[in-house]
Amino acid sequence: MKKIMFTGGGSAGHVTVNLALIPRFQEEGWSVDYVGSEAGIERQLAGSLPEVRYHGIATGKLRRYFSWQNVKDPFKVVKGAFQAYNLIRKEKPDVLFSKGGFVSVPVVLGAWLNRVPVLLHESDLTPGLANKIAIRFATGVCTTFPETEAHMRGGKAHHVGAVIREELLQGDAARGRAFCGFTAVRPVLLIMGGSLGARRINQTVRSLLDELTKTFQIVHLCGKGNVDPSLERPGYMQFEYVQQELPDLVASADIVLSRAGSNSIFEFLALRKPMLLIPLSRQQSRGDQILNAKSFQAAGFCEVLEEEELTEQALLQKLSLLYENREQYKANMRKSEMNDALTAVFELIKKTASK
Ligand SMILES: CC(=O)N[C@H]1[C@@H](OP(=O)(O)OP(=O)(O)OC[C@H]2O[C@@H](n3ccc(=O)[nH]c3=O)[C@H](O)[C@@H]2O)O[C@H](CO)[C@@H](O)[C@@H]1O
Repeated sequence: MKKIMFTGGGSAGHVTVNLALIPRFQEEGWSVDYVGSEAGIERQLAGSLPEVRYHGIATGKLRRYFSWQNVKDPFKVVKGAFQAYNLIRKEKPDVLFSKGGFVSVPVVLGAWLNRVPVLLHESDLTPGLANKIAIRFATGVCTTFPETEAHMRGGKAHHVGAVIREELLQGDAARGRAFCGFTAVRPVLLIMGGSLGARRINQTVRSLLDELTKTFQIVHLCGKGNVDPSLERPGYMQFEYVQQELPDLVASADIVLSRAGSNSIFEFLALRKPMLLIPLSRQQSRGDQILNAKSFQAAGFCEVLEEEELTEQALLQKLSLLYENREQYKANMRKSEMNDALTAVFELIKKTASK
């Protein structure tokens, strides 16, 4: 029996592509292992899948601020590296597919030391730190944005496009509205602050609720611990995070307000949803979302509002501009070809396994 090992985690964005690929391999009779952190979101998302053997390892985290954890973390990373090495030596998978995130680096290294071929995947326009380190141990990197190739060393990039989970294309708008109890004819605004929520966006939207609910019915995916019951009212539904319902909720949206995480924005593109993007700022990240958003803006797919310019007034103005011009955005999105990236990555992984 052929065996594939997946790794990737830290946020849903580093798990989504793996989730789309796992059923494909299972249908062809491969056994599937997943290596992630002991308690991260990947354990919840991938560890609960049928017939996936989940292995938790010790991990550290790269923080852009001071914390005593920064002193302890290097030891955890070394421990995780030993765990990953021993696990791969024991399991001997035919291939490792790595979606990035901090947990993936020791796993990639463990595979390389055990002579297991490694294929990486990069969702963002510029590679994250984990993939920048891992690339020297990998045979190739699947990229989502065409621009990414220029940032990759040694001709290892394979531009495949965006991998979209098949179930996202099966959403039903009426079911989505019914799930939220929306009975008015007002358009639906979906707000998604990335898989982890977005405090600034949540605050600004909430201070405008009276105004916004006159025009829209709002579904707000606000991130863990961010639901505020005191704000409950007809036409405003809040969820921390949704899984099975997401396809219906996206289908029901007329326009979207979102962070600019790569998976999210390509999902909205695939479903032709006009979007206003508020990318994570350079203070909070390496600026990858700003580049993602600018690339979409240049193609005419979205409006962009940088976090430094985020005020109540600017948000209202951009949202009404987006809604007025929604047909133009949809027309621009219809011109973009979405190839079957899921199959392209699936075939590349099998090719890598036979090396
Ligand atoms: C803070 C942070 O590090 N953000 C990064 C992270 O974002 P983040 O984890 O937010 O990633 P993405 O926006 O790429 O993906 C989020 C995924 O979660 C799903 N989803 C979201 C909300 C929900 O309620 N249910 C649900 O299923 C979305 O459909 C999507 O598939 O990874 C992205 C891809 O590398 C990067 O571009 C982001 O910069």
